Amino acid sequence: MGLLVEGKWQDDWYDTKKSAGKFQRQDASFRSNITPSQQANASRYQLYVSLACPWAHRTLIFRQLKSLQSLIDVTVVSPIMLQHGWEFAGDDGDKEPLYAASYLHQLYTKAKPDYSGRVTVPVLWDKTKGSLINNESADILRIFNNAFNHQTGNQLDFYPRALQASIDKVNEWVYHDINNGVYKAGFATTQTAYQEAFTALFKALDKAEQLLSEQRFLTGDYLTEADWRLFTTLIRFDAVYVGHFKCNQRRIADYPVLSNYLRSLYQLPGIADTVNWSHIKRHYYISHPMINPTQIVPAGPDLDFSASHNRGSWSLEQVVMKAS
Ligand SMILES: N[C@@H](CCC(=O)N[C@@H](CS)C(=O)NCC(=O)O)C(=O)O
Repeated sequence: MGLLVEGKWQDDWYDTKKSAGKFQRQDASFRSNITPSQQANASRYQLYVSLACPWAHRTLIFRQLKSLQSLIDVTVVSPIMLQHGWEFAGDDGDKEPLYAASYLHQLYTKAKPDYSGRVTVPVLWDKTKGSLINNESADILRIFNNAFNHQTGNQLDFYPRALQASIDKVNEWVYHDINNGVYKAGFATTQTAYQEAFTALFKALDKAEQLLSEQRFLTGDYLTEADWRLFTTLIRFDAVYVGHFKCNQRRIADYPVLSNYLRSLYQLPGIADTVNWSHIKRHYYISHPMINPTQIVPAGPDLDFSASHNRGSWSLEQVVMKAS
């Protein structure tokens, strides 16, 4: 794991010394937008993901939900991320198709030769300009949600105007306490920092359990981006975060409502195909030797997300608002 400093790669683990052992996530740096009014051609973009990464996973799910599979090509990095950061080819990662790059950091310096910062997935790349459009999954979801509707005819709206205020509100606590919360617990280097993240995480999971016992989705009757943002953390939780990140007060399997909800989302068409257990487990257990020095990947637990659930039967068209 490392980062770029003025365009030069340095192999450095996260520095938690200045923050009392707390893991502090850096903001993404490439934040350009693509809007419906640009009538952009989706085929011009390439999406780089790790199948292990919950943030990248959101974008793959939106590519699926928004019928962009045949328009936006995906390149999958190798699951194992060590001294060179994310790599292409090897350990069943794809070859980098545009520039035959070996490492993701080479794309960052191609886009910005003096870039300083972390080299993260997902990356949305403009093949025509040879530039990095956006490396913030939250933005890429919004781009996929509406920028290419004219090409796909897919009008499903996961961030509808009427629900934006409640989606933003849910995203706020889900992001800080759950999505990033598991990382704050797992990457903490003091007991106090770990305990703080752990307490907030399970309080937020209890809140989600309660909320979803009263309504079908996080913001009510409609399925929105807020649900998908929670999904990618929940799906990894029992296999990885409970053990590797020490988030072990309860498993998702111990939350009846959250487990049924998770299965109901997993079973929607195309979603199971976006979940790759081999990449997920190998990435975390092998890529963080300071947490798991033996790099042994646990064989369990047995999980079956295709088992039946009690959240009712509905199709996407019935529970997702349409863009007007
Ligand atoms: N804010 C970013 C975070 C992405 C992120 O942190 N991705 C992780 C993988 S799960 C990564 O690439 N980490 C490499 C690093 O921090 O050096 C987003 O949501 O897109």
